[in-house]
Amino acid sequence: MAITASIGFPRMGPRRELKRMVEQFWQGKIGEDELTARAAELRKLRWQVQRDRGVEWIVANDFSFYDHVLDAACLFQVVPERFRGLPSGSFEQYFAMARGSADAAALEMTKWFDTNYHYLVPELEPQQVFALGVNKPLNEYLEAKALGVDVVPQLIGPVTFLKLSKVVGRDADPLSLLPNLIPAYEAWLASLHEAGARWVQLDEPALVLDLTDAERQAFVDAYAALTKGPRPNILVATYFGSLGDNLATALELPVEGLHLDLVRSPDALQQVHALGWPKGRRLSLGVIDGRNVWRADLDLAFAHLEQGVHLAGPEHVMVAPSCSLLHVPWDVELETDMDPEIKSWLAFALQKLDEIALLKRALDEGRAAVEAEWEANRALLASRRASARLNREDVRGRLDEAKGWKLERQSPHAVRKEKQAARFALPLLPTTTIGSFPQTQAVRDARAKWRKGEWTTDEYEAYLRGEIRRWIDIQEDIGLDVLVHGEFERTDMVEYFGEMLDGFVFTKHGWVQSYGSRCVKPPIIYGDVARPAPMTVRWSTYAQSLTEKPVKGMLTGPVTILQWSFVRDDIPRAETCRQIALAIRDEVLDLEAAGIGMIQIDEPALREGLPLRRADWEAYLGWAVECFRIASSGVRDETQIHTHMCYAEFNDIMPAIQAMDADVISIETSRSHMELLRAFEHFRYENDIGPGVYDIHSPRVPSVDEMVELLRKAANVIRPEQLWVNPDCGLKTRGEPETVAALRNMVAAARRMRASLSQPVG
Ligand SMILES: CN1c2c(nc(N)[nH]c2=O)NC[C@@H]1CNc1ccc(C(=O)N[C@@H](CCC(=O)N[C@@H](CCC(=O)N[C@@H](CCC(=O)O)C(=O)O)C(=O)O)C(=O)O)cc1
Ligand SMILES: N[C@@H](CCS)C(=O)O
Ligand SMILES: [Zn+2]
Repeated sequence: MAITASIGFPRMGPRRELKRMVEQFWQGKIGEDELTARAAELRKLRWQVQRDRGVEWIVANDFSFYDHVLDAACLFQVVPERFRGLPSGSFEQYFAMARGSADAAALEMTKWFDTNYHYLVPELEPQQVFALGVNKPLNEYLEAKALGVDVVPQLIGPVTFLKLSKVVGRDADPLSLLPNLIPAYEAWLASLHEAGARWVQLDEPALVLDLTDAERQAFVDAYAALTKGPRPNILVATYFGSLGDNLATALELPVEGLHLDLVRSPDALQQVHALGWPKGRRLSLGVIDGRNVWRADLDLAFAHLEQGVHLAGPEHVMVAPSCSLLHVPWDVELETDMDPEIKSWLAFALQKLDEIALLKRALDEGRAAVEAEWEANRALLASRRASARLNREDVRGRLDEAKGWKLERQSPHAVRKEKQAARFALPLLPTTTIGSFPQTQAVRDARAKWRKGEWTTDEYEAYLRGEIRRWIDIQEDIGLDVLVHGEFERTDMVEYFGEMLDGFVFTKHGWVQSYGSRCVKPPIIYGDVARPAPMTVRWSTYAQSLTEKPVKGMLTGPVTILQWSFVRDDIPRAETCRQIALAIRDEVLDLEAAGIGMIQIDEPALREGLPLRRADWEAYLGWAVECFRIASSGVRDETQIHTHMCYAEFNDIMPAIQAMDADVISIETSRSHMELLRAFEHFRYENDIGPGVYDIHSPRVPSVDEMVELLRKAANVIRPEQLWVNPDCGLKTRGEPETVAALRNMVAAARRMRASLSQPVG
């Protein structure tokens, strides 16, 4: 009998219950007891929902108050010195590590593989000691057991944990700390064994990355050591790609099960077959896409399962999603207003569990037993493929035409820089922000009233204009050089454009966790993309009409719109991206024609979209840069194109960033104390650049001294005449007083730095 599995479930709950309780706790509206009780209720709901849908392998510890990598750090007492004064294992310490406190900066946050989920980077000391702390996975296991649900404790595996960590204060490989870490994992396994757990799931997605021989050896050593003592059975979960040259290592590990992502790696079972599947081991087959929202092709999934059964035997096969369902929304049935035809093509987490249960029945009882459901699935897939709503002649025609375009600005950057300097007359080290200002409760309430019909569109838009006016005044008062309108009209930088472009459908409840309590509602691209009308021009021109200073037009770039949407799986991603790029190009040209002199095209997801394997980079970067250039290259020399990226390791993609040829790029660097600028030591970047001088994820107001220090570091690798001064990212998540205070300090820091640069040396 095959086993149904979920390997990880969305955390937030159907109505984002987790977000609400955590934010209420932060605001002091509820205390620890209520937070703890409500969290237990939510965990119960999540387990029950999975059990009721027929899932047998349900995991514990996929719940987290903020992030599962932070949880693992806390489990092994990896607490940086600056937080040790806070009560060990307390909510206070935990949330301070996540969000920072008045006197301690938060842990660095970065992308979880190629997803839009962000984890906190554990900080290890060169001689880090690991010890088992509050045993959250064990506690959750016992909690489920008391509810009568048999769950599998899950945890990030030791090698992936170290690979995602950083050693502070020394350029050391975190994997060198493996011998220190293993005893703590052993103690953890022993604790679960003692409590009666039969299995654990150790997630090792690092196995899909390019690994060195030493890293592969680290897996071998780690699991040889881990499997010595008393312990539950171990299933190693890999996802987000193919194991490729790491497959032999994975098969060699002395564990009892392995999970493979067959959506991203459809050939995986042929490769396993070639090497031989170890007899008696459990094979978990990730056949349902955990990264997208389309109904599965059950015939395809079933073919994989049959192959899996052939390799491992029916009693050893698990039917599973490709990865944790963390990355998809909860339930498509909550979308009562969605176009019914498109809705019928979709499967969110709950529907994916149904698909898994159906596949199990087909395996166990034979396909004939589920004929009706099977035929219904085939019919839906066929209706989607044949739908006239997918393809548009006009869009395809424009794409063909664009193939002949040169995609170059009129002049090289040096020439443009002179023309733009004459047009804008900015000081050295110009100050600006990344685009958004606080999306306060008042802004959201205004939007909610308009959505509910309590406010007319005129009333809502008058409110937005009022906010823009207020913030233009604030920015002038602070003394910023280049202003923004504040993005108050946007729910989210991708969802907003998705709602205005053809070919997209959007949800009301399709929330996916992005980091901590913050969620996004990725739009769904189901057909060819086109722009029916200008999208941002009236907001930008209104803001520009209020000030003599330049106001940047603010757009989301094609790669980011693609990356942060659920995309169609019937045409290549690159093709959809080119369609979006043409739509953004039209918007850029309309902004320029309306007199907007600076236009920012944000591409924060460009780095995130980089394939996990280096061999695939060139092809991706080729079309990603091409799309940025489709969007940006049509303007005059005097129009200044900005771009912005956050959460990125830039070293790898410097040539691509240069090839984008934006006049100015702002990047996130402050959280890593400008470490990210190392890329610029080795690569001579020609255009202008604004390395972020303060972290926008923390409510902490950075001091002038701190920011001057960061600017000094930046000036060591970037020529002052190239340097801009800005925060790491947009300020939408911040409160107003701290934003104003931080920006005042930032402007003071820029002024002090300008003064010191103009002092004669010696
Ligand atoms: C830059 N980032 C982004 C990423 N991905 C995106 N798609 N967008 C991004 O900006 N990835 C990397 C980073 C991640 N950063 C963030 C930062 C902030 C958020 C965030 O604040 N998300 C909000 C949700 C935003 C939103 O859509 N708000 C709506 C209100 C929705 C709502 O709560 N409605 C109420 C009902 C209101 C009523 O009717 O009374 C409800 O549903 O209960 C809005 O502005 O109107 C968040 O709160 O999590 C995300 C990623
Ligand atoms: N312009 C956007 C970029 C976020 S990555 C903002 O400021 O929020
Ligand atoms: Zn950003």
